[in-house]
Amino acid sequence: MSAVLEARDLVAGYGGLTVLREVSVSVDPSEVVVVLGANGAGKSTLLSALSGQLPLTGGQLLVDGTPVRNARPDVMLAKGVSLVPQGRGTLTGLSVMDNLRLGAVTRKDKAEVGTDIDRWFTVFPRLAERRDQVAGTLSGGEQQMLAVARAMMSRPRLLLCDEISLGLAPVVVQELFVTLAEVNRELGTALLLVEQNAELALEIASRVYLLEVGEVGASGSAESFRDDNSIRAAYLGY
Ligand SMILES: Nc1ncnc2c1ncn2[C@@H]1O[C@H](COP(=O)(O)OP(=O)(O)OP(=O)(O)O)[C@@H](O)[C@H]1O
Repeated sequence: MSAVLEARDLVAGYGGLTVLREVSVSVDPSEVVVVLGANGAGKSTLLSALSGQLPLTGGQLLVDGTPVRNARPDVMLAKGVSLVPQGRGTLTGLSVMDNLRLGAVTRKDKAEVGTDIDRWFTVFPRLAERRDQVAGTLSGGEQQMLAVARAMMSRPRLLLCDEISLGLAPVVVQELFVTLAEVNRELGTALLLVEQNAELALEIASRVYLLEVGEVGASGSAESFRDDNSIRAAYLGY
């Protein structure tokens, strides 16, 4: 079985600054993987590179075992890799409905777009009540729900989530993680989570990569990371 997405020896950065140094990670179909790392380790940069937002200066991306040429965001989206970027990926000037419709823009099965919008309104009733409201006036939690639903409207096989709990109340974070676990279980969507709330992420993840200054310092099962005293002290705070 090929990974939905595999990164081999990725090198990427900004101008003259190399952030990712030969990073290799993979996510299997329906797998939940979490990337941990200190501030500035390169976690967001990794998700940008995996979603085609940041050009690679070395290495390769493979989808279903096949190398991706020209990994631009639209290409990666069409291949089933969708990003929920840090800081809420919504178009703030557009309504909730229009954000969701635009999330489906790459899909060929347009007939089912309405059904999917209804599904996400069932998952997030607060969005249904605000369907005509401009996204920029939603609360932080509502915007994050919209960002997840919008990214899911492309029916991705892999959802990349960059710090979706940032700035949200614990109860909203809990709700979002329950939803992500359901999405994974019921739709089979694989998840790659970059998350400050490591404890919650480890609850739903089966595997972990630890990024250290742009390199994979360690990897293993979520269980082994939870049982590791130094990891617990550094990332789980107990
Ligand atoms: N657009 C950019 N231009 C230049 N340098 C950048 C840019 N974005 C990030 N960096 C730098 O790249 C390095 C990695 O940043 P990145 O945001 O990927 O880390 P992170 O692990 O996600 O950190 P955090 O947990 O603090 O969000 C940092 O040193 C950062 O200053």
